[in-house]
Amino acid sequence: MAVDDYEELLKYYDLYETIGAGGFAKVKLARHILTGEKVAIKIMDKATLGDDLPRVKMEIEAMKNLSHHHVCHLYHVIETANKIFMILEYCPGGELFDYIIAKDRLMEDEARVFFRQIVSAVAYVHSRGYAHRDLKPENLLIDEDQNLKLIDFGLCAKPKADIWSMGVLMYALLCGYLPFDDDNVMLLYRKIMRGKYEIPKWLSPDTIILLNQMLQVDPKKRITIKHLLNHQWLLQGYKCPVEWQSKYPLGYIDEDCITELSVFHKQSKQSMTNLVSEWNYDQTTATYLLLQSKKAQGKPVRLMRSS
Ligand SMILES: O=C(Nc1ccc2c(c1)CNCC2)c1ccc(F)cc1
Repeated sequence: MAVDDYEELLKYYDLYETIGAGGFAKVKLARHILTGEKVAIKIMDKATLGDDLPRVKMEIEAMKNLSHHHVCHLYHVIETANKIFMILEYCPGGELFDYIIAKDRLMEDEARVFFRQIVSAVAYVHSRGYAHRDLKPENLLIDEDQNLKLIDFGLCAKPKADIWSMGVLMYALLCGYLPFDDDNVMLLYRKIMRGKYEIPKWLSPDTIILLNQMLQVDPKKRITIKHLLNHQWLLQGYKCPVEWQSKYPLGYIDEDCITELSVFHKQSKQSMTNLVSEWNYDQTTATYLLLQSKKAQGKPVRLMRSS
């Protein structure tokens, strides 16, 4: 009998169309039945993953340790004989990459809103002891409130190597193309190591200073994330440094969500709290986190009663 890899998934989610297809993953839109919330399900085939399987395991472990309003949330992981399913936060605005292309390039004020969110996410990820190491416009998604969510922690590791990438990101936001580019990889590498890049006429003096501080070839000369948080360029029009602490820290248990779960499952609040606090990234974790997301969106903290 053919093992049905989707059996477990379809108990909890209604699957809709494919909304993204990356290197070794397909992303489908879905709805979590109990909360009614939309989610994105990243589907990977273990056979085709091959040597990339450790990357996926690394991404899953990293995302279990990250809970931040500018980092895409992982709700649930289902592994079957042939598949790995990662149930993730839904980001209908698509990739920042497409957003920049559509607008050709962003004005400084709009770029600053996005870049403050990127610095917030990266400062948080570093505070948790991780470096993303693959920061690019394709890995920053836009949610329904035009906020950025960082995805794809497949290359993340312990050392810190993200500041230079943020310089490239900021250049891409403001120019609509990359500071270092070449079809020939060796020539590209030489350009990067030389560290010289074109300064278009529309960039302000403050912008040029900040780009220069992030794109320093020598890592020792590069600005640190700590100094980025209250850098003059990021403060313009804001007067307050970038806030990087999470709005809902890991392990936080919301009383209203526990109450709804305990009523629904006819369990005591204490046993429900104990079960959620195991953070198994199973159906219980997904239902709890999606209830918490509903509350944060001002929606009722209610589960669907079978009519
Ligand atoms: O939500 C995601 N993508 C998404 C959702 C909806 C739409 C798009 C992407 C792009 N076209 C418009 C509709 C998404 C979320 C997490 C992830 F890792 C990968 C993709």
